[in-house]
Amino acid sequence: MAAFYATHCRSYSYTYSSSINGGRNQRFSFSSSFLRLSVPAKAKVFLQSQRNSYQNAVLMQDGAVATKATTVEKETGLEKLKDELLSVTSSKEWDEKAGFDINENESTVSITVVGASGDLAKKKIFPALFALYYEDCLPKHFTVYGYARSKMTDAELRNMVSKTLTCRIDKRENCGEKMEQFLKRCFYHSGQYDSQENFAQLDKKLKEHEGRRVSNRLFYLSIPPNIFIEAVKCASLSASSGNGWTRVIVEKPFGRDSESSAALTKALKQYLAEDQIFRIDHYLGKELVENLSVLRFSNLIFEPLWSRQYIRNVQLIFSEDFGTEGRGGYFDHYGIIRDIMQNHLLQILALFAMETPVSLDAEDIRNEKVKVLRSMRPLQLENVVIGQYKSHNKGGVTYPAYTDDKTVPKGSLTPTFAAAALFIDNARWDGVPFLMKAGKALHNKRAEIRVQFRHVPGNLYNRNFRTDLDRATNELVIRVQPDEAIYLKINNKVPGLGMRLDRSNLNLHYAARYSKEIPDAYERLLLDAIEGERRLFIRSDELDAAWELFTPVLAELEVKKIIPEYYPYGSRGPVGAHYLAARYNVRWGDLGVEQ
Ligand SMILES: NC(=O)C1=CN([C@@H]2O[C@H](COP(=O)(O)OP(=O)(O)OC[C@H]3O[C@@H](n4cnc5c(N)ncnc54)[C@H](OP(=O)(O)O)[C@@H]3O)[C@@H](O)[C@H]2O)C=CC1
Ligand SMILES: O=C1O[C@H](COP(=O)(O)O)[C@@H](O)[C@H](O)[C@H]1O
Repeated sequence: MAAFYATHCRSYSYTYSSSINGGRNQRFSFSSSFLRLSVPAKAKVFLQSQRNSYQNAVLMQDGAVATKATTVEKETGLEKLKDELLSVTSSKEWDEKAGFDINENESTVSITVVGASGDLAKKKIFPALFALYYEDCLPKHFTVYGYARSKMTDAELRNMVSKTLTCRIDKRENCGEKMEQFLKRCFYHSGQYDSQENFAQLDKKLKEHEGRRVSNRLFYLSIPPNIFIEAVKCASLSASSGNGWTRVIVEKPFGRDSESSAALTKALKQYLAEDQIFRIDHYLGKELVENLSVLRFSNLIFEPLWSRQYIRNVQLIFSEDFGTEGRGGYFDHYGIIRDIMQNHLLQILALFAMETPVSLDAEDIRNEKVKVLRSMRPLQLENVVIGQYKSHNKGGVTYPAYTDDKTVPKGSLTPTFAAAALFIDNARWDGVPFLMKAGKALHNKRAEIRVQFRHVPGNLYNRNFRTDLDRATNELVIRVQPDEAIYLKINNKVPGLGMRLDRSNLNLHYAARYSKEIPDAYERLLLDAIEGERRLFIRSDELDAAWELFTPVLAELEVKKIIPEYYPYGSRGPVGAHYLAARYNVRWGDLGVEQ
């Protein structure tokens, strides 16, 4: 039986079915995150699959929908629920059983952007919400609320938001009209982040919009980390949904080491269950990172090569051609290792290196990622190189040093560049260096994964490559941004009567292949959070494992006051990165003229 659960613009079509008879002729079908249960009373019930439980039962009968906020333990509670459902004959009866005072069998989603006056909200969150609205991906009934301390009216918020909505679809049909419609659904409430009273006022306003529908609420915490807990406490105690789900998206940083991260998790869990917490890592929402598993697990040619037998090294490279401009105060407390490596690059590494998951279910994927992280050696000081950008004069323009930023303490040793060699001590990856490189104020803006394959044994064409055999090995490049592409470097013969070899790219260049724009990572992630899809969010055990790898070296760098290697703004970064790579017989793939 094909289980199929469609919400708005997406459908879940990867399914697995199994029949459980139990003498009652019931059938269970599992989709990627929903359990569908058909009961003889012609009703269909969808249960949202969590790690150890099912939640939020949705009963569909004769086109009617009712939701029951419920938690059923997977191991023990299903039988009880089955008995309850068997006796349900109508959705009205379901409502009564669930204790709802709803007169419309519809639900609504209220999205509250906490910290609505801030940089991230303006730059990413509101534009992403608009793009989802434009694409008809938001539910029929939704409201967007901005919440922050700044005093603003609804009209002022709309005006602020409207300035950011040029985004990727500004040239499309009816864009202006759609913007107007979207803005009409945006509201603002001014309040303190630590005031239950202010959140209770928000709750009242949300209820006015929600009416008597089932209310689902999403809070996006787009605020500095020192106020996360207070805001979560107030939102949870004073503005949680009474009859639907309540979810909270939390932005990084999730602490600055194992201890502070564990404390944050513990504090969050005082007010929220783990499945209500959506820890965002926006790199997981990038198109080519999403495509990584498809590339690997749906193409026969890659998976057999995906191991120490054929792969010499893997490189994860992030570079930005601008400094910390405006964010120095935040950045100085964290540095590039915490800002980029411990989260974005490590998440990509885990996806790259994991074993085949049992299914595409969020928990199955996250289980495999955790296994990779737990198989890794904590990073050693000798395997790290750090750098910091210094002022540079080019073409009459003076580019500032990191410490020229007024929000950065004079003499700061915080790294703005780092290179690291990491190792996964499992059967698949034993001995393969995973090199990471991340830096600000470098010569270009780029994020990519480079997979360098081994030499061809007994290569008949050795002679043709002369001494530089490394250049002749295959390399697979997954360019996450900009100008998304996947290309494989191969050797081929130059056409003609002679035997001269050349290097060429088999190239999947997204802009050439697809005319449709690539959605921003925040669009995907927001939609996932609304739909309860957790695959691209970080589970707490993943986070713990990630911190364990970096905490010792971060402490050592700080205690020993290791001085970073200074590199000019706009350069390729410290030369130490090359020595580190050379120690493992690796050459960074992003250096040559031909890349
Ligand atoms: N900006 C970015 O590109 C990225 C940001 N992040 C993370 O997202 C979150 C939000 O980032 P961003 O928008 O840049 O943050 P901002 O510094 O812009 O802060 C957001 C809002 O929080 C309020 N605020 C700021 N400082 C304080 C304070 N000390 N005490 C109380 N309230 C304060 C302000 O609103 P008001 O005064 O109106 O209350 C501000 O508009 C942070 O956790 C950040 O680390 C993650 C990735 C990228
Ligand atoms: O999380 C962060 O990411 C941005 C880079 O994101 P991108 O999507 O523009 O590549 C980085 O600038 C910032 O320092 C960091 O906190």
